[in-house]
Amino acid sequence: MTEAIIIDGKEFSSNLRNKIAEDVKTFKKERNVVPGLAVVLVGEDPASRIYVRKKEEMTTAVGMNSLSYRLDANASQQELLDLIETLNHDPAVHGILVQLPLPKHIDTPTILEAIDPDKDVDGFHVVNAGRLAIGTPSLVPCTPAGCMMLLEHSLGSLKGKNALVIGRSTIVGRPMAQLLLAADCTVTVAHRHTKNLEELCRQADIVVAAVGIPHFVKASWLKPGAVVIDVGINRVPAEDEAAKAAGKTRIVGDVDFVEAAKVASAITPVPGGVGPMTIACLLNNTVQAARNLTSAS
Ligand SMILES: Nc1nc2c(c(=O)[nH]1)N[C@@H](CN(C=O)c1ccc(C(=O)N[C@@H](CCC(=O)O)C(=O)O)cc1)CN2
Ligand SMILES: [Mg+2]
Repeated sequence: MTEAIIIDGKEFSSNLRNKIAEDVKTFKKERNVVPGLAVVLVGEDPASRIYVRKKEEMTTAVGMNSLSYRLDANASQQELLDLIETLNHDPAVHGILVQLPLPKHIDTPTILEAIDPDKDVDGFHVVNAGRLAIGTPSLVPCTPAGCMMLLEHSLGSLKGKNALVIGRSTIVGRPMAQLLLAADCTVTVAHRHTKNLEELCRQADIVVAAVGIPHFVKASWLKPGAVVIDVGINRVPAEDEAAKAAGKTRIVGDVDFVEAAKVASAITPVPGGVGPMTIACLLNNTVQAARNLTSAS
């Protein structure tokens, strides 16, 4: 039995960031403008703090300006809306990112809709979701955009492939399905009420798992030779007994990776697969937004 190719998202994203750094240099030379990304964090969620710090470091590393905004966990929705309004009108800001999840007292859709769609580098605004749905994408959500790059790298053309997306979130599942459709796949979206999931999985040439349940997708569900993209980032107790007793955790995906790698032709690991692509695609979107915003002037 041949083992699957492990799709190295760390290496791919590092190469992409090098290319973005070149794009930023060219952009600066041509337009005399430095792209700026504003990153907003509300509260102290430990994982969010890490992601936000990485985003800021990588923004600077590719030669763009990073603008950091931290609001207290008790900040009001209006304070956040006021900040977004200021950033929407700031010509030095080409991309605005509000880290999710937000504290419960803040209505996430209201916040996302307040961001200028042309600066919405997360691609979550309804205008950008609509553009993607009608096949004229502008700023595309970062995680699905990264998944597409990894898939195209593995398979070349995706035309005519049967693709199964497990999960229908607005951040991953839905935009992922739209991107696969745009790439001429036959797309099925499964969710918690789907009855014949295993059967659907066995027909899929491409499986994208974004359910948030550790090791949910089993090797026995996969069609031999399928390409498996694991979007899950699930924190579970460490394997080592001493580490577990000390309360240590590790990250696993939504796919039973070890067994699935014996059936798939290519598979993303967790960590080191899709995750690193998210931030690289955010930087890519920021350069894109800066290009769009400065092209008319
Ligand atoms: N406004 C947004 N909020 C959130 C997004 C998003 O795209 N926009 N996505 C996630 C979190 N996220 C970025 O924000 C993100 C998640 C994971 C990774 C990553 O590199 N993961 C590593 C493992 C990291 C670890 O050890 O914890 C990997 O998979 O290798 C990057 C970014 C929710 N919020
Ligand atoms: Mg909320």
